[in-house]
Amino acid sequence: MDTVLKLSGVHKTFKNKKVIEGLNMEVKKGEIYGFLGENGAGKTTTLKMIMGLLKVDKGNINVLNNEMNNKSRKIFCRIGGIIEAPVFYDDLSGLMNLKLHGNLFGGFKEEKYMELLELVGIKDSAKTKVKKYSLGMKQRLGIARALVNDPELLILDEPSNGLDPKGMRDVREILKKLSKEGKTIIISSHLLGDIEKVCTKIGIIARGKIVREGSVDKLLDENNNENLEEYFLKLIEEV
Ligand SMILES: Nc1ncnc2c1ncn2[C@@H]1O[C@H](COP(=O)(O)OP(=O)(O)OP(=O)(O)O)[C@@H](O)[C@H]1O
Repeated sequence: MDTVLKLSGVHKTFKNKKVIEGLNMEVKKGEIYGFLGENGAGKTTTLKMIMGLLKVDKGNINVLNNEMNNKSRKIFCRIGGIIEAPVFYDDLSGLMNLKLHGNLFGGFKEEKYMELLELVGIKDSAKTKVKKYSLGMKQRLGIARALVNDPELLILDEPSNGLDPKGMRDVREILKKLSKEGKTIIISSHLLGDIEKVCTKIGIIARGKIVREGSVDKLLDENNNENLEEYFLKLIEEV
């Protein structure tokens, strides 16, 4: 399997606070990678560095066979994502928000935006102003927006935030479909039951490093754990 993302010895410090200290991570094509860690462990910081939103202090990030540095702007067109809560133009419709984002990539036919809204289950509210959307609808719109440029690598920071159980299941089905189509997905979440149901691989970050990485089945089997939550809580106590 091709490697889509590789982080090698990545470091990031904010003022005097070392947040990421020699982080290594590898994600292969078509994987749905669950990125787990306690509050403040450095998940968002890492995802921002992968998306080119934050500079790496030391180490390398290779995305789709490109080294992430100041010269790698073209690579941003091949990545999509939601970092923290998605922000929209509230007085514009969901469809118009997608169009505005699509214009960054040269614009697409309206049909494409409508297909994305249908995929995430909010097609009927395409022309409704975003200020009338619920949190879950905004989250769905965020996923649609992240898919506008048909990215090969999709990065979702807490995508199930605000979703009800049906919404969470819908998102899982969408992610499985996208992964079957060959997209590679990284999800950070605290909803371990959700992660266990959808991810093919997980990486756990603690003390600025990945302390465990592997398939969910393998990690659970090796350690005789019932579920990911039990495994995660034990591991966090140990490290
Ligand atoms: N711009 C910044 N300046 C200073 N410190 C920051 C900055 N961004 C993040 N941090 C600190 O870096 C650490 C990691 O934050 P980060 O948001 O990456 O964690 P996280 O794993 O995503 O947490 P959560 O699960 O709560 O979202 C935290 O201690 C945070 O306070």
